[in-house]
Amino acid sequence: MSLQKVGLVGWRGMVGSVLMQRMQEEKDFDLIEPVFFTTSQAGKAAPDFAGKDCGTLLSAFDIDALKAQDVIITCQGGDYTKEVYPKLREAGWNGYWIDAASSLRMAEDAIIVLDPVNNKVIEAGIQSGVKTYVGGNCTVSLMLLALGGLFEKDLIEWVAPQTYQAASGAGAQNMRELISQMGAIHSDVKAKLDDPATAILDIDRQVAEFIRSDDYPKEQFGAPLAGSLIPYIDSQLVSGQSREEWKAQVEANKIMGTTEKPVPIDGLCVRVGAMRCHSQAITIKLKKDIPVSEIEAILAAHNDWVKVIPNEREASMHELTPAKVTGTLSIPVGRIRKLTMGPEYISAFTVGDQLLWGAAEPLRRMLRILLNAA
Ligand SMILES: NC(=O)C1=CN([C@@H]2O[C@H](COP(=O)(O)OP(=O)(O)OC[C@H]3O[C@@H](n4cnc5c(N)ncnc54)[C@H](OP(=O)(O)O)[C@@H]3O)[C@@H](O)[C@H]2O)C=CC1
Ligand SMILES: N[C@@H](CC(=O)OP(=O)(O)O)C(=O)O
Repeated sequence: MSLQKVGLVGWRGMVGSVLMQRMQEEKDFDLIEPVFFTTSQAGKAAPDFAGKDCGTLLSAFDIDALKAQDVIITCQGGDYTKEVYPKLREAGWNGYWIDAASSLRMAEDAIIVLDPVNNKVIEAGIQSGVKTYVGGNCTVSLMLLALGGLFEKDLIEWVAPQTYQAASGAGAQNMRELISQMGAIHSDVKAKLDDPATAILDIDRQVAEFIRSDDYPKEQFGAPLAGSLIPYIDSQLVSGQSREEWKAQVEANKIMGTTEKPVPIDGLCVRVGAMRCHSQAITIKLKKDIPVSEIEAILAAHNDWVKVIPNEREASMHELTPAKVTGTLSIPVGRIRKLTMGPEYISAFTVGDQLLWGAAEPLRRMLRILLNAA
């Protein structure tokens, strides 16, 4: 079997652009015949990511054109997947579908891909003929990369992650709006800020009034983010969880292959004013009392991207932040210490780029796994 024709859908969106960049960096285009699709610009020239002429853009709704692909990677979104995927399968297409959207994640015949954690599940899936591979939710993938060592050794009784999620998770327009919010606050209060004699509480009052006013731009988020936060992500479920919170346990256990005896994973998901790095403050109940040094060694040994940051002020302030991690594949995990609740209770804090390991990178690596297996 040779896998050459790879259809790319959603390549110019935010996740897709990060995927293209990574594919260029890793020279993935040398190994494939890329075919670029679009939902809006069919007939225009295809992009030159591959360093070779890729002809024109094909319609991403053209089932016959899609059927000609050995692999399709889509970062176009859930609505596109819901519309096109069933038609393509019904039309008899038996190629590999690699998807960033959440729609197919919990489908029985789909595997959620995060190969540093579930390479065995993926390899077994390929052997048994699974053709649908979906990237996990960003917070889930980033948490599993950070805590992979403890999960792998079955040392975790339960996990409560409290997230600090970046604007990028809500989309490109939301990132723009966050910056606009920051700029608007500054512009509104600049005169007072520039005058060292202004009392800080006067500045604070004006900022608060502006954030609550109709002049503060919040069309995308629907509530203030810069100068505030939003303690709810995604839709409301009857369980009281937000959909983002629900994903943690179901997706993580599906990834790890532990759905029959799932590890409880639940906490609150919060949007904060970071650009594209999600952070998580995690409480872990271990199955037994293990020294912190041993926990650190187990975490550090799990994969090539996790980096244990010593639980020290300077290191935490500089190494364990969105500012440091953004645009990189690094997964720092720190603030590891025993909590006062008892020796089995530990804290951890982790940060990861939600567009790289949180979205594009697991898909790119899945393509490589398929190419290697072919
Ligand atoms: N944002 C995130 O953090 C994550 C997103 N995902 C999934 O990926 C999907 C895509 O997300 P995201 O990349 O943020 O979506 P974007 O809105 O950035 O891109 C989606 C599509 O919008 C179309 N588009 C229209 N105008 C523009 C423009 N000016 N610039 C770029 N694209 C444009 C493109 O399709 P076309 O070329 O066909 O017109 C593009 O593929 C999500 O729906 C979600 O399912 C998954 C994990 C994380
Ligand atoms: N919901 C995530 C981003 C995302 O796209 O998640 P999912 O791939 O599970 O739909 C966030 O807002 O940060």
